[in-house]
Amino acid sequence: MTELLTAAQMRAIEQAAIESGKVTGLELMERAGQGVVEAIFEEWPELQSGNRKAVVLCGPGNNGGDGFVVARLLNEREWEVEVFLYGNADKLPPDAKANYERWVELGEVQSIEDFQRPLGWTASVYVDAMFGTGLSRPIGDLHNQLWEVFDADAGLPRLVAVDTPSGVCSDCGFVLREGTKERLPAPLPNHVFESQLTVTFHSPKVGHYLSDGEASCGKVIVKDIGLPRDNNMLPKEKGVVKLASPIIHGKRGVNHKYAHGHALVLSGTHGSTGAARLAARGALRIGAGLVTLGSPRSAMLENAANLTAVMLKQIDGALGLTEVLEDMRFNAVCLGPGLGVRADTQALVLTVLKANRPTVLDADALTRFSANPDVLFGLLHKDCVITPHGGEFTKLFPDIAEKLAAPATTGPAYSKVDAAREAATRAGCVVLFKGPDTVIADPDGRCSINSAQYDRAAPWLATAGSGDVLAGFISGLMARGFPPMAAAETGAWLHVECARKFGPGLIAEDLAEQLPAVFRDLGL
Ligand SMILES: NC(=O)C1=CN([C@@H]2O[C@H](COP(=O)(O)OP(=O)(O)OC[C@H]3O[C@@H](n4cnc5c(N)ncnc54)[C@H](O)[C@@H]3O)[C@@H](O)[C@H]2O)[C@@H](O)CC1
Ligand SMILES: Nc1ncnc2c1ncn2[C@@H]1O[C@H](COP(=O)(O)OP(=O)(O)O)[C@@H](O)[C@H]1O
Ligand SMILES: [K+]
Repeated sequence: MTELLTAAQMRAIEQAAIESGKVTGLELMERAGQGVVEAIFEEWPELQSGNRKAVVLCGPGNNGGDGFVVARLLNEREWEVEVFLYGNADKLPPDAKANYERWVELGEVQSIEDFQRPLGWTASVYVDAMFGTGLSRPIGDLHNQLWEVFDADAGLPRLVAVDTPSGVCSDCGFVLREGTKERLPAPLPNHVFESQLTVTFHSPKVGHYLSDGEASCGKVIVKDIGLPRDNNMLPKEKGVVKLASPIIHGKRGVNHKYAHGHALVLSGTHGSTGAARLAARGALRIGAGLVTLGSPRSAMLENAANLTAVMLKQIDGALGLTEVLEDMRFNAVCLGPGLGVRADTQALVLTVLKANRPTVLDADALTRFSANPDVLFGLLHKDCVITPHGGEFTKLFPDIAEKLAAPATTGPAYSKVDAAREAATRAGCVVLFKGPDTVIADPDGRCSINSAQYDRAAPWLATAGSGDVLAGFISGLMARGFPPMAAAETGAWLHVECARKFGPGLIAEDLAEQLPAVFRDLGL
């Protein structure tokens, strides 16, 4: 499982390694520079021959230090290298200064102000080593200058970011900016300052996978620089964020259908039943032994006409639900998709939560509590998963959403990970905060990102009803006995795999139908 680090965690690992005497900062910087050069030639083997010219932009900290190493190593390969420095060489930190001094024996260092838009790209590769994990404030004018130079209109050059694209906060993935009311997306229209490759060290950083990280990074390559993989060195207050991966096994052991659980999905009223059926089919395909759709009387006919393997049971209101839940074989409940936001939705949610069953709440089951989220938080328990998209999240956690939407002016800035973690603590259950960068947080501190980005991009998931299927996946896994966090991570991961398996043209109905092929690929 891939661990994603914050700037503070990375610094702690680096410092502990240096203090242990096993490695020096200078050695780490040399390996970082070597890693960048290796990655460049691995990514673009054609650069082994042809135009051997590079431009390296160095900043005032150790990210700049990595840049001087890159310049020297390319020079050793007989490349012509132009180096530009942002800031004052006398103020460079010691390791960066040492590498600056090694470079000035080989070549010139010009001021960044002299780095202008070339007439056509004269170099084969441009290296952005201005700011990395130490970015603490917006880079303002410099950003504007670079955006002009690396304007998409000029055709994109091979631009390689060292550790992070400069200006992007490595914890939250947003570009730090001053004076804007909202966080702006990184690439403003017609002002694309977009790396093609980002080479980071030891582990990817959280910001590479959040918000605009993907748009700015292009592709992330991780290079080992010999740091120990010992998490005891990490600050203890927050756990490490991971990239979600599936924790799934086939149907093993006892083969009776009840051994794999019985999920109950509640349907909306007449005319609003499709969402719950999508969820129910998802729960069945993901392996729940049985799935029953609980339908109000008004929708029985409509549901019956559209169901086969999923069973149907009439459930009218909270009273009807209480009776049904006396059957303890219903070991996971999903409600929200298409349920409506009337008062009886609130009564159904409260009934389910009081029954203390593994429960997934989505869509209307969340929206219904916009005016009184504390009532919901008072009843949610550790066997629940809530799955808000951005709008639902804002309604339930308005203060947290406001912090996330506020301008990211100082680094490290408040991130979607921070928001999901805060929400999970408040709700007292697993929160799955949707998006291409879905963040899943457990109140016990565990947190993961299910990334539908880079080589897992799944833009076709942005289609009506796909969230309903996800709620069904998670409840089906909970019926199979998966704990809430594992069910949420695995469900979200499989959801993206299904979308990728189907590809363009995907609609919500297709998602669950890809599960057999995805399971086969996993060897289940
Ligand atoms: N942490 C590690 O283990 C390693 C770090 N290395 C490199 O070191 C980088 C981190 O170095 P630093 O902590 O020195 O930080 P950076 O080099 O990212 O930049 C921070 C420097 O810029 C200043 N600064 C921050 N925002 C600014 C702004 N908007 N305008 C002007 N100045 C600003 C800071 O005061 C500081 O001097 C990493 O990204 C990586 O590239 C590598 O050398 C290898 C190992
Ligand atoms: N651009 C995207 N790339 C990948 N996944 C996405 C994208 N947009 C949305 N999704 C995913 O699609 C699902 C949409 O859910 P939701 O917003 O609840 O839709 P609905 O209510 O129509 O079912 C979520 O799992 C979300 O993470
Ligand atoms: K950089």
